[in-house]
Amino acid sequence: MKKDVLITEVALRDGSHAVSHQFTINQVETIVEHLDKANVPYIEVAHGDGLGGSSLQYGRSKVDEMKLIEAAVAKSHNSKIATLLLPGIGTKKHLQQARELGVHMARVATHVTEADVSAQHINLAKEMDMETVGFLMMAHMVPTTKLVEQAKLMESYGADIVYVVDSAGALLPHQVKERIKALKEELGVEIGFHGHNNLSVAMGNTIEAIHAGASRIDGSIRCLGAGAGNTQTEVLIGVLEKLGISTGVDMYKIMDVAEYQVAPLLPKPQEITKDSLAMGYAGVYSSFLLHARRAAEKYNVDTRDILVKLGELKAVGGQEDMIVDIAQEMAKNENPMHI
Ligand SMILES: C[C@H](O)CC(=O)C(=O)O
Ligand SMILES: [Mn+2]
Repeated sequence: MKKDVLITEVALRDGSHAVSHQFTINQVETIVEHLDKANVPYIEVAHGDGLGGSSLQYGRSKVDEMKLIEAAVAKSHNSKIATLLLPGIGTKKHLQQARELGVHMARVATHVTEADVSAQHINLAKEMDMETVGFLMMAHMVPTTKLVEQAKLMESYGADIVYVVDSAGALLPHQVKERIKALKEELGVEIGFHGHNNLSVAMGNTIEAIHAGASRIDGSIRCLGAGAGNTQTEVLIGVLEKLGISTGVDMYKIMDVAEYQVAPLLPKPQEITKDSLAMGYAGVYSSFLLHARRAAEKYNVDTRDILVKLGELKAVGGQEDMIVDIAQEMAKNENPMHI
């Protein structure tokens, strides 16, 4: 069947943030089994911060991600398993291990101005004959010319696909359109889009991205992703069908996975709360949400104040320790006796 757009389901990686990295083997097996039956082309599995992310800094995984990957590979027959790696967090060894377990696609993620650090991992993934994605995070933070420059670097290292990643859910539809259009004009590889729904425009952004030429799209089923989650996969499948854009995904089956396998495991329904809205508004990395909430609770300050400050300071992934520093500082200023 001809597919106009290839979907990557990211709940078992991006959604790891939303469940504090507590996925179990059983959950992964069940979800992959059903996504596979629904014909989802790619399913991403890893710690929320990618391979090697399980740590004090990012949050410890309940189950070693390699075990989760192994379980996912065993249950997938139609779907291909993808994984994510941030150079500096994940190592070449992690990538080799994932490949040996049967991972088909490597997504190498960097901050939008740091594409140069992806060269070695993209090279390695290509050497291991993996389908390889360059994943440019926090794409709202730079003008389109800079994004194009960085995407070209990833293309030059051998990436088969380059993604515009709206990590903060801060981009608006016209901004997505401009970015994807420019990449499509300037690059020779496929272009992808990964959205977050913090401002309730992930679906609109995704449709703009597709109309501007993106052929690879990420979604998270039942919005199981960081912040307010990603473009909701099962809804996206319905919307694309109505637009006459084929994905090959079975709509009833994907709706059922959302309802019967994913919804029951959510700690609470994924929705746009005042905190996730503040993230989209202030342009803050969605993965920071639970870290900021914990710090706010500990130091008795408003999560939104922490998030807005992080936005002002232009904090990026890897600077999770700043969250506690900011909360501490705010608590001290509000109550000088607080230590
Ligand atoms: C490590 C991040 O969670 C990657 C991602 O999904 C994003 O930047 O968005
Ligand atoms: Mn994400």
